[in-house]
Amino acid sequence: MKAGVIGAGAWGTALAQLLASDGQSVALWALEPDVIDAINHVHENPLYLANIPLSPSIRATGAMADLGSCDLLLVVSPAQHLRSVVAQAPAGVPLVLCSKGIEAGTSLLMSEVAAQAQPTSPIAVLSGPTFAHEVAKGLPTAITLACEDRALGQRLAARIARPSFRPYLSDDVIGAEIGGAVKNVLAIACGVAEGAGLGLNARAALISRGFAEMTRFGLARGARPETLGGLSGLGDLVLTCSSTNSRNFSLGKGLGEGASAAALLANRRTVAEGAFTAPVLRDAARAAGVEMPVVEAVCALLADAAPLGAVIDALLARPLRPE
Ligand SMILES: NC(=O)C1=CN([C@@H]2O[C@H](COP(=O)(O)OP(=O)(O)OC[C@H]3O[C@@H](n4cnc5c(N)ncnc54)[C@H](O)[C@@H]3O)[C@@H](O)[C@H]2O)C=CC1
Ligand SMILES: O=C(CO)COP(=O)(O)O
Repeated sequence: MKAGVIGAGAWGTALAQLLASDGQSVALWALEPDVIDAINHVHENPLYLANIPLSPSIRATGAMADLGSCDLLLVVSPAQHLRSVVAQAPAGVPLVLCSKGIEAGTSLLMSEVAAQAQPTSPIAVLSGPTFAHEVAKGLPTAITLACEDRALGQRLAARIARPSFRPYLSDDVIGAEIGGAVKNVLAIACGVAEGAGLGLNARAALISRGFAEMTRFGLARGARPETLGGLSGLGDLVLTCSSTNSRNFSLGKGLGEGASAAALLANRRTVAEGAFTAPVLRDAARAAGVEMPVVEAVCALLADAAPLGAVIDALLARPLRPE
């Protein structure tokens, strides 16, 4: 059977390459005609995953109908476009959601959006510490595969696992999604600390206090603590908060160096999901009575609503409290 991947950005292309690494056919739906052309004729995706030779068994297409013969579909569009692409996908085929974010306007997680857009399709979530370039090069990677249907989860894990790519099964779909969505916002905060020269102590503080925020929010939404402390939560938080390979960290670094959010976000081709998730997450947390001061600080900077120094001072001046 053939696997399908919806979305040919960096992560969708890397996942197509992973699935094709044993020679199986992969259908890859892409939005841009020049991406389709480059993948099919030059076996490269210079727009989103430059300098990675792609397997000739990946066939790119702009027609969703070409995914009709696939027995699983990996959905890898940006979170804010997931609803529209899933609505166009063939119905009834298991959907493995790989996007990280919360939908603006509805505050829904990706599994909730997909369930509305394709009510007959079984759903799983694939999320963890996975820079696309490293997976595309076959470097060792572990990831959470969350699915409420244990038997389906096991079948999907067997389809997706490769010698250097290890899915760990979970049935906590919400927990896996919350980790991936929240860590992107926290990575912006760590980038700010880097750009503003606040030091490594500040980064470690942001990672651990940010993880406390992720845990408070996750538990309020029904996530399990062990999921938040696993690959899709703490694992991805540590990866994304440590490297300019992260688009979210890089965005934060620019903010920390004094650039305006508007200037940094203008004309971006690649997606920094944390910028879209942050205000939705802040509003959802406020509505649930969950305190997320680091997320609030990131929102203030993204809205260009307060000077950097004032945002940092406000975080440091919060009342002392038990850990
Ligand atoms: N890049 C990475 O290392 C990883 C990314 N992810 C997640 O995967 C998702 C996709 O990210 P990337 O592949 O990195 O994207 P990217 O930033 O490399 O590329 C942007 C993508 O957005 C698509 N796009 C733009 N406008 C669109 C529209 N109107 N409708 C549908 N698609 C549209 C483009 O076709 C392209 O596929 C995100 O949620 C991201 O958080 C998850 C794990 C790793
Ligand atoms: O999610 C990622 C790694 O797990 C990629 O992070 P960025 O989107 O910040 O580049």
